[in-house]
Amino acid sequence: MLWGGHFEVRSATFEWAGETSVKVLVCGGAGYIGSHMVRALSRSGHEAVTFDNLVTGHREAVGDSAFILGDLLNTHEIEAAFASHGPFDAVIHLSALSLVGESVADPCRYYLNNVTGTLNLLGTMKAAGVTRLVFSSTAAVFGHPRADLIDEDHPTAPINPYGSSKLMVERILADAAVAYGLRSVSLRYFNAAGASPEGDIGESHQPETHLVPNVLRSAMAGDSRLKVFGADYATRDGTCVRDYVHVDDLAAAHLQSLAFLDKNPGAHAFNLGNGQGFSVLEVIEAAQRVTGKTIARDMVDRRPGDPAVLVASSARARAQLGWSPVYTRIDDIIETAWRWHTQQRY
Ligand SMILES: NC(=O)c1ccc[n+]([C@@H]2O[C@H](COP(=O)([O-])OP(=O)(O)OC[C@H]3O[C@@H](n4cnc5c(N)ncnc54)[C@H](O)[C@@H]3O)[C@@H](O)[C@H]2O)c1
Ligand SMILES: O=c1ccn([C@@H]2O[C@H](COP(=O)(O)OP(=O)(O)O[C@H]3O[C@H](CO)[C@@H](O)[C@H](O)[C@H]3O)[C@@H](O)[C@H]2O)c(=O)[nH]1
Repeated sequence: MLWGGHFEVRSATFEWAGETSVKVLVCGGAGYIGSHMVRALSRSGHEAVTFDNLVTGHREAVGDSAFILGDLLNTHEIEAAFASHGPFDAVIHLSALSLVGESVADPCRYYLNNVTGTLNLLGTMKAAGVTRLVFSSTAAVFGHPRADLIDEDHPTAPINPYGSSKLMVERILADAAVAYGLRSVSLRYFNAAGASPEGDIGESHQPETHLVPNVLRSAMAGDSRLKVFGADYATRDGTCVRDYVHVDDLAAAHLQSLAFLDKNPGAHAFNLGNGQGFSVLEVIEAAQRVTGKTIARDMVDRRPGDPAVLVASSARARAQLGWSPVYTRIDDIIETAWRWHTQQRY
């Protein structure tokens, strides 16, 4: 892999907001957030090519859109994707292993997949002269919050290997901006939730660890009781508070980030959330309103590594990207997820 010198800029500017259609490689496009990203790109008139090893993703989630089965850990597979489906105008990189507990149990697997995989991607981008990248980062880069609202100036101090692997990539992107002229935006999502309003794509993980799908499974099945992890936190009802942001709002932020990169060199980071926190019990209440069903739950011990409260300040994303979430009510977010769960296809 060639690492010396600057990226060769393949095309000088893209008019993202205008008529021009661009071609984007979406790594991790078969995953939960990635599949909504692929749809958002094609609905905005752009061309998406998914690259995914399906370790947690689903081939069905990208439908008729171009799909390449490949692993970022196999450099020749990512190079072959650039050769066969390029040239690309930009890359959106959502591929990762992302379970906190698993990352604590097997950190090297996480660093290998999330950091080495990204280095392989960056090397291939550089060789191909692709200079724009939007990277999926996470609120987990902050660790235990020291403020009610977490903005981009909040110290980064991850408390698990998953968060560390994402912060490492952010630092690599900052260095790559200086050394090679790579333009990047790291989007630190808070809690992604919801599904496409059509209900045909949505969240499907095995095992499922996220709150909203687990709450809705309990609503559906009746036989699976939700475990509420901890009722003794220093919050209004004792359960953890999170900032839930709709997956389509996240996808929109990526499109705006690509436009932003057209005018802004360097490496940038933005926090993405609704700026409003909901406790686990409040999410359960909202789900009961939306589904009309009683959600059976058991209060159990805290899950290791869970901070009590995580709520974003997205003021910078609003000001600099022009991003403003469409879904601001938790009931509306859960309603879209419920539509998916009642007709889940994969
Ligand atoms: N879901 C959330 O609430 C949340 C919050 C913050 C950040 N994130 C980040 O957003 C991204 C997407 O999350 P998600 O919930 O959609 O996860 P997901 O597991 O559904 O999607 C990740 C996709 O990446 C693919 N992948 C993983 N390793 C790969 C590799 N080496 N080569 C090729 N493909 C690979 C998987 O098969 C999967 O399709 C991840 O990077 C995650 O860390 C998610
Ligand atoms: O069955 C469940 C699942 C979750 N929870 C609780 O619900 C809250 C939310 O949990 P979850 O949906 O698993 O999300 P987080 O652990 O907050 O992590 C998500 O949000 C983070 C950013 O805020 C990202 O870094 C992670 O990648 C993403 O998985 C936490 O308090 C959990 O303890 C339960 O009580 N029962």
